[in-house]
Amino acid sequence: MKAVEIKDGIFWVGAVDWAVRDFHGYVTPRGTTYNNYLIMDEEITLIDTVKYDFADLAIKNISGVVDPSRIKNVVINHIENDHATSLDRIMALAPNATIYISEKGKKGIERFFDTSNWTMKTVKSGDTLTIGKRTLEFLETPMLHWPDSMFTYCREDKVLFTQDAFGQHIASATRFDDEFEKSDSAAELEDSVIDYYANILMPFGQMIKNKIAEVQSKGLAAEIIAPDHGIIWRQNPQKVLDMYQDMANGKARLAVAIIYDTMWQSTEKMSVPIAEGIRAEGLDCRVIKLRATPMSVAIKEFWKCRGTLIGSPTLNNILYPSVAEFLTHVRGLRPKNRLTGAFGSYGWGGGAVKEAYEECKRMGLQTVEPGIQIPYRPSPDDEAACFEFGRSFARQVIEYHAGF
Ligand SMILES: Cc1cc2nc3c(=O)[nH]c(=O)nc-3n(C[C@H](O)[C@H](O)[C@H](O)COP(=O)(O)O)c2cc1C
Repeated sequence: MKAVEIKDGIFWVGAVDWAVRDFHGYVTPRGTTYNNYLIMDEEITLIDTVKYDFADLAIKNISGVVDPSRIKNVVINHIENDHATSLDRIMALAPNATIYISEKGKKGIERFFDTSNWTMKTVKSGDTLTIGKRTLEFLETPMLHWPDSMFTYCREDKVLFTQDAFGQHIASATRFDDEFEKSDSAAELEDSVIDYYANILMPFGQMIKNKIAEVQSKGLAAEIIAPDHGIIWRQNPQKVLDMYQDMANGKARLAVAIIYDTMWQSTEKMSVPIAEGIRAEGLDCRVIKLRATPMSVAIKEFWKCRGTLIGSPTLNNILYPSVAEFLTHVRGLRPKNRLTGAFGSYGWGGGAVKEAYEECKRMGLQTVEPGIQIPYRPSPDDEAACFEFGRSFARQVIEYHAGF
C-alpha cells in the first residue's frame, strides 16, 4: 500500500501485514498493519516506525512522499518490537534526526539498539514540539499498555496518534473507519476493537478511563484518532472512545459463555443440557471448546459475556491443561464484573471443578457455587440436573447483570 494522506500534509506510511496469523500468541485471522505517520512541515516528523521485517515497505512509502534523509524528528510513542524495531533503519537514513521519546522509552530502546550516536530527547506529559506550522503535544500513557507508552497530539490538525490504544488487528486495503464499514462492516470493526481490548488492554480499564478524562480535560479534541494498528478513525473517533469507556466500565452482553475442554466427551455432553438451560431463561449462549478455538477468541468471548461457565474433566487430580492455560491467561488480564461457575466430569476423586473455582476466586471474580460434577458419563438424570444448573446460573447472571 502506498502512502495515504490522512489530513493535509500528514501521511500514513505504514505497512500491511496480510500474512501474520500468530501475533505473540494472539491469533490474527485477518492479519494486521503497522501504522506510522509522516508529518510534512518545516521540520519533517515521523511518528513511530514499523516492525523490522516491514522496514523496506515503510521506507518505500516514506520515499514516495519525501527523501527519508530529510526527516528531522522521530517520535517514538511505543517501543514494542512491532513499532520501534526498524528505528535503526530510519536513523541510518536520517542520522541527524532527533528522537522524541518518554524516559522509560529511552531506557527500553537502549536495550534494542546502540543509541550512542543518536540524539534523543525525553519528553513528558504537556511537553510540546513546534515543527513549523504545527505543534505536537505529548501525553504519557504509562501501562497503556507498556510503561513507555505515550500519545502525540497534533494541535492544529486535531490528530491524536495513540500507538496501540484504539487499534485493531485488521489487514485491509482500506485505511479509514468509513471505508472499512463500506468494504466490510461496522460490526466487524467493532468486534476487532473488542478483541484487541480483551486480549491486550483488559487489565488497564481504570487507567483508560483516567486517560480519556485527561485527554478531554486538556482539550485534546481528536478529529482523527490514528492508532498504530488497523483502521484510522476519521468518520467517528468518538465511537471508539465510547467503546473504550464502556469496556473500561465493565460493559458486557447479557449472555453466557461455556468454555470447556474434554478428553472423552463427557464434559462436552454436560455442556449441551447446560446450554439448553441457559437458553430456557432467554439468554444467548456461546459454547467454546478450548482445543478447537484459538485462545484469543476464547478470551474475547469470555469478555463479551456477563457470565462464564468453565467446564473441565479431572486429569491427575487437577484441571485439564488447556482449561488451566485459559484460566491462567485470563488471570493475567485481571477481569472484573463477570460472574463465573464450573462443571465437569471426573472418574474417582475429582478435583478439576474445585480448582476452577479456586482460580476464579483468585481473580476476584464472583462465583455461583456449587458447580456440577458427574462421575464418568452423564446419565439422563445427570443431564436433567445439568439443565437445571444452566437455568439457575442464567437466572443469577440476569440478577448480577442488573447491577450494571
Ligand atoms: C490420564 C487420565 C487421568 C485421569 N485422572 C483422574 C483423576 O486424577 N481423578 C479423577 O477423578 N478422574 C481422573 N480421570 C478420569 C476422567 O476424569 C474421567 O474419565 C472423565 O469422565 C473424563 O471426562 P471427559 O470425558 O470430559 O474427558 C483421568 C482420566 C485419564 C484419561
